[in-house]
Amino acid sequence: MIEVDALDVHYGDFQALFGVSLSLARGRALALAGANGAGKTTLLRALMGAHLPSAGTVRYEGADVTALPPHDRVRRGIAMVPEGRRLFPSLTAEENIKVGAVRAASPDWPLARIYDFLPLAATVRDRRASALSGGERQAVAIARALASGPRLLLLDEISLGLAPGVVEQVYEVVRGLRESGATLLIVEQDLDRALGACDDVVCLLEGRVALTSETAAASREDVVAAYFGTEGPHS
Ligand SMILES: Nc1ncnc2c1ncn2[C@@H]1O[C@H](COP(=O)(O)OP(=O)(O)OP(=O)(O)O)[C@@H](O)[C@H]1O
Repeated sequence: MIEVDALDVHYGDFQALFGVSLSLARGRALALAGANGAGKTTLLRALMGAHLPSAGTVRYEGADVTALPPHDRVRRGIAMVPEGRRLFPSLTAEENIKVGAVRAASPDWPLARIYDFLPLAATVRDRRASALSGGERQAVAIARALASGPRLLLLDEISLGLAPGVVEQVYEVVRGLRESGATLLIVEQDLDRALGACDDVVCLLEGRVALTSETAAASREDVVAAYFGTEGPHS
């Protein structure tokens, strides 16, 4: 579904990603792990077209989308739930969700289906985003991404700052998304969560891929070693 080959990304003179390659097949979930500053958000932004790479290619459903602007990627079925949720604070939850539908790739997620799937978003639909709790914001941010009818969802730091019970609810939603056939790329600091919820794991270390594996084939020690850049038991 998505194939990233030898991606370099710079911020001015600073290089954030070095030759990053990964691939993700349709219907699978990939956990993108790595310490603060490893380049996870930068990679998602490059996949979304929010920051263009200086070298390398991104292929999506067989087409080269490396230079496409974000709205064209949304139309092709890629959506992102950004870290920090990034809702419009003065709009209601429902108005925020409708923003996601403006350039929808498919009519697969009408409001009624979204509210069925995310009852929490339905409960707060008429409240301003500025008045929502962290968990409610996360639900609305996921709802907004779904409104664009995505086939590939990029989820950044999905459990950051949420209470444990709310994290559990968010992962219920992730399981539901998987059952709906979506392909997922999830940035998650909590390794156990990431490994438990995903088929594949890629670990970034200082802008480089330090580990690529199916989660079933990677030991927790291997992933921790790649995460911190220490010697793993099999290296
Ligand atoms: N707009 C920017 N301008 C300059 N450097 C940036 C910018 N955004 C990120 N960086 C740098 O790029 C590197 C990768 O950052 P990125 O946010 O992608 O990491 P991350 O793995 O998502 O970390 P975190 O978990 O802290 O979000 C870091 O060294 C960061 O300081």
